Amino acid sequence: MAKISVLGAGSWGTALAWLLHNNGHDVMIWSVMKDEVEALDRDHENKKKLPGVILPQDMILTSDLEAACSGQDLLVTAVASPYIRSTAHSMKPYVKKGQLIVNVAKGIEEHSLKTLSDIIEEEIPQAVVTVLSGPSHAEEVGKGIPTTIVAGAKKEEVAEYIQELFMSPVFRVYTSPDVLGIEIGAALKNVIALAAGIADGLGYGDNTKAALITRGIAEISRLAEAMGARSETLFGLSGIGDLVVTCSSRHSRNRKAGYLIGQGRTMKQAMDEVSMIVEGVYSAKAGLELSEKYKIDMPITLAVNEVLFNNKPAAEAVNDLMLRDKKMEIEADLWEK
Ligand SMILES: NC(=O)C1=CN([C@@H]2O[C@H](COP(=O)(O)OP(=O)(O)OC[C@H]3O[C@@H](n4cnc5c(N)ncnc54)[C@H](O)[C@@H]3O)[C@@H](O)[C@H]2O)C=CC1
Ligand SMILES: O=C(CO)COP(=O)(O)O
Repeated sequence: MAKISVLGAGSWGTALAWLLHNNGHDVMIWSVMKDEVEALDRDHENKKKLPGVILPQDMILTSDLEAACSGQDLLVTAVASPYIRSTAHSMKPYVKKGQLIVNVAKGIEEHSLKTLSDIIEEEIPQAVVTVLSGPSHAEEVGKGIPTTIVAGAKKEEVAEYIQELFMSPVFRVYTSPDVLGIEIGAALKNVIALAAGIADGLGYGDNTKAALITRGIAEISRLAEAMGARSETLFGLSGIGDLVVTCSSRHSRNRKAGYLIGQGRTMKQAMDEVSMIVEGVYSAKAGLELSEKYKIDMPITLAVNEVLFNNKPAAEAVNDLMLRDKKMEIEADLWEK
């Protein structure tokens, strides 16, 4: 049994706390939001964000960060990505040397273009930072529906320790040394999911969805490879796996926000209506900045940025994507001469 604190009490933090408790660990949940902690303490259920998943009566819920960070075997960062830096900054004084942290949030910081594990390492240099990501909606994990995910760490034994802590008969964890690839796939699939939602909202069909998924993973993997990640990672759980689930699931916040935009809502209206974090809105700008920095063509990411931030009508963005210059699907020169 390990002592684990989950930092962030949104739908994902709640589902992971439930899973880790079921695995026999001693789990505490921390949130900066006092009302969130009070509601969890009262109801032992996150009625707002993950109804139906009942937390044990003896689970400690706290807004005391020192209590949450001290003496634990593992800290799980599950706050929305825009708050990862401020949360890590606040954690620093309470984190011991060599403390293991697993980040489960998905995003890339605008302007600095840092991954979330880079940010945590920068803010808490004494910690050992790992990631856990893949196609894993909280609503399904919280019902014990079979799910697979990948634990990324620089050292194999560290990844194996994370695997051991989270693995259960319904939660299968793979290991990988490609932390960068895992994080790029996790963050940028949300941008493509917005596009898939927009296409659904416009009334387009399965052909369009398949095109966005296939060409979406092509542009994400081009970028990830240019940044030094392994292309296999983008064709794995934290790439195509997460992209498929996010583009097609009724649970997806990013797809739903895109759907509402496709139906004519503004970005702000869509985000308010979803009422949980829509990470793709934050990662879209970072994705575009990365594509410019590494000189990688990312037409879907560009189109999403134009719809979100430049008021381009969604139907016009799709039309422009369809009318781009003619291209080959693969670059290999295999033509018969
Ligand atoms: N919901 C899901 O199925 C999954 C979510 N994720 C990722 O996990 C992260 C969290 O997602 P959700 O739990 O769905 O989001 P959510 O919107 O349900 O909850 C976000 C949580 O962030 C915390 N938070 C909000 N403002 C904060 C602040 N100023 N400072 C510190 N903490 C603050 C709160 O505890 C809040 O409940 C995101 O990066 C998401 O992409 C990853 C896999 C699955
Ligand atoms: O990353 C997630 C599932 O793996 C959750 O994000 P969405 O809710 O946008 O799908």
